[in-house]
Amino acid sequence: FRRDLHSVGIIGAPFSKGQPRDGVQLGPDVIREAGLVKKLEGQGCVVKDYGNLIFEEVSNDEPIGRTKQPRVVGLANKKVADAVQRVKTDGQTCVMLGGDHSLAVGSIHGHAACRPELSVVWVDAHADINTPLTSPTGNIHGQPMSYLIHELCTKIPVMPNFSWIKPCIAAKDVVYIGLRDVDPEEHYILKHLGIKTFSMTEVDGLGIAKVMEQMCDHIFSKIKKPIHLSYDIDALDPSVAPATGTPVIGGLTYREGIYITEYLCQTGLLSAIDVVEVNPKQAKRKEEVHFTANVAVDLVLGCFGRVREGSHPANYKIPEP
Ligand SMILES: O=C(O)[C@H]1NCCC[C@H]1CCC[B-](O)(O)O
Ligand SMILES: [Mn+2]
Ligand SMILES: [Mn+2]
Ligand SMILES: [Mn+2]
Repeated sequence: FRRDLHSVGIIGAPFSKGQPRDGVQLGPDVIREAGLVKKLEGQGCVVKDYGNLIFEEVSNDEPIGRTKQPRVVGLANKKVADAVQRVKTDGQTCVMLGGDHSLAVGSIHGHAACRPELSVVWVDAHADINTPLTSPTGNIHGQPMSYLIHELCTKIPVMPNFSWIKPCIAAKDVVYIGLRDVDPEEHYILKHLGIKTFSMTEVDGLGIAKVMEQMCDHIFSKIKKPIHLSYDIDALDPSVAPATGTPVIGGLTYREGIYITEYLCQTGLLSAIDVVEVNPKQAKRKEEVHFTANVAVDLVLGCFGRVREGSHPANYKIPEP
């Protein structure tokens, strides 16, 4: 039983303006209510919960072209970037609880500021790699990767409150798992940049174990870099994570979702994790909210050493009469 002491810093990011559905700002607190901190401590982690970031409103945040809420999203991500950087500077593995997936801009940017050589594992039904000019909806939660990848920087227009963002990830260091709803423009970008993807077709064809092996071969092809895991809860099948804003059938099973976290944990390279898009208001019943929140907690526990075979304290002895 490896009781390698994980030191965890939790940041709550109650933010929803990267997309139109109310409720995702409640994600951090419903995940906490499902017992995240206690359960992490129960498996030997040292946890510091930095609480929820406070995001100020921005009035008259009119769309720029089709891009919606640019100013408040840019401002929020600067806060997230600073907070993640602080947690990494404190030497902890960072867990950012969303909130919508636009928050990955700040999370990855802040992480890269401390760890310039990062690999990004994006677990999601969606690629979230539209540029502001390709996005069909203008919702920034469908665009975060476009602001971060070096090879796309010439395709990004100047936007207010986005000038602080410097591309910090190379396309070769990105890998996707769970794709099943990708815009044509995104598909072109993925192919054009040669980004490694494991869509649900590959998950079905290879099985999750082979996907994880091949994924690691790809991102560790040269040197072993710290991993940023950005986990959109909608990567999981809606039967497993119903309380989310853009559900797509045919998703990852609970077992596959957990296997991904167990596998990445044992690499010892997990450096920051996002868990985003839990939206309690998108559930039909209260039970669905608790179910989704509990699954989100289990994903984080898997990232920090929980394994399904169980575990025991190193010094355990069977009691004698
Ligand atoms: O760019 C978009 O708005 C759309 N593109 C195709 C998938 C659905 C949606 C983006 C969903 C963002 B996500 O992954 O954070 O839920
Ligand atoms: Mn997403
Ligand atoms: Mn998604
Ligand atoms: Mn979403």
